[in-house]
Amino acid sequence: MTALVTVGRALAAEAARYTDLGWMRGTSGNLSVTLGRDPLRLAVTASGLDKGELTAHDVVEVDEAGEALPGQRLRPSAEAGLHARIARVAGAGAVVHLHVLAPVVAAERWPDGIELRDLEMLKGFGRAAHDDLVRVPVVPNSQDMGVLGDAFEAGYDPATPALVVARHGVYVWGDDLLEARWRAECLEWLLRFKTAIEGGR
Ligand SMILES: CSCCC(=O)C(=O)COP(=O)(O)O
Ligand SMILES: [Zn+2]
Repeated sequence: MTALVTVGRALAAEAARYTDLGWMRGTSGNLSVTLGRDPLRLAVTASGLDKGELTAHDVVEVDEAGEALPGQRLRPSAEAGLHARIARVAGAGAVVHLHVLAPVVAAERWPDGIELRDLEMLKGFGRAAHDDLVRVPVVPNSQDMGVLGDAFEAGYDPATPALVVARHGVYVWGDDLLEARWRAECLEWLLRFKTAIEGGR
């Protein structure tokens, strides 16, 4: 079994888990793992497939622009370019993109960024519970991964491992798929709490 297929198996297992949570409905969402940094190479889920039914082979190796390396039968995620940008800028080992509702709802209420403070769950998001203020950036949606990547980089804070794309979904990253998942789960809780307590004001 090739290294890419081994990573593909891990991506498929994660995607099935997120699907069970209702965070990868239909063909939504995509996942990546960084394979190498010089040059940058990522394994990313293939585009347009039911993410709850991926196999170990539904994975594509892409370059620093999110373009597929030659000789592969599947198309990479349409959002592979943003995964690659996040992997490069943030040094992420894994990036998960989820169509989970809480971040999208929060972005409607706080389109300039979502502020969180004084919550124990911040520790699970890679921050300290006593951090003065955690601001999760929000950027407008675009079909152009270059535009999204520029918006991400313009508001990038190395301490905050997430980006909300308005009316679309959320990107969360970490050293590996497990850390990215823990952060995504805790961020979803934080944003549900925030919207429930402050969303109507
Ligand atoms: C209903 S999914 C629309 C496209 C999208 O936002 C997404 O996350 C999935 O795209 P992919 O190319 O990775 O299948
Ligand atoms: Zn998406």
